[in-house]
Amino acid sequence: MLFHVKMTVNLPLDMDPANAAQLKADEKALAQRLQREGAWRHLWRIAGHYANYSVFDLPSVEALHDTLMQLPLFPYMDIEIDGLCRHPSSIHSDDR
Ligand SMILES: O=C(O)C[C@H]1C=CC(=O)O1
Repeated sequence: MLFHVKMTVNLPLDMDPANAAQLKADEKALAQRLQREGAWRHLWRIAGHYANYSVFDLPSVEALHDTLMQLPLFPYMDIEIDGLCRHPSSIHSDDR
């Protein structure tokens, strides 16, 4: 199943910079592992915002929920999710 996910990060302004840097490094490591595994298909910065548009490929809504909850920055994110399905006018036969 494909999911379009918008993540907006809101780190507290008074967060210890070393703590913030560690969270971002841990987040990057997990994000890159999930991309290599094929679960995190797309990761795009939204220009001008500390936010991203992502596409996840996971077997269920529960798997998406569990994956998002593992993200180190999850406690500081606002997350919006839309489920995706094939558009009848799409010229692509697979889900890419
Ligand atoms: O920077 C972000 O958009 C938040 C998050 C998503 C991947 C990552 O490395 O950090």
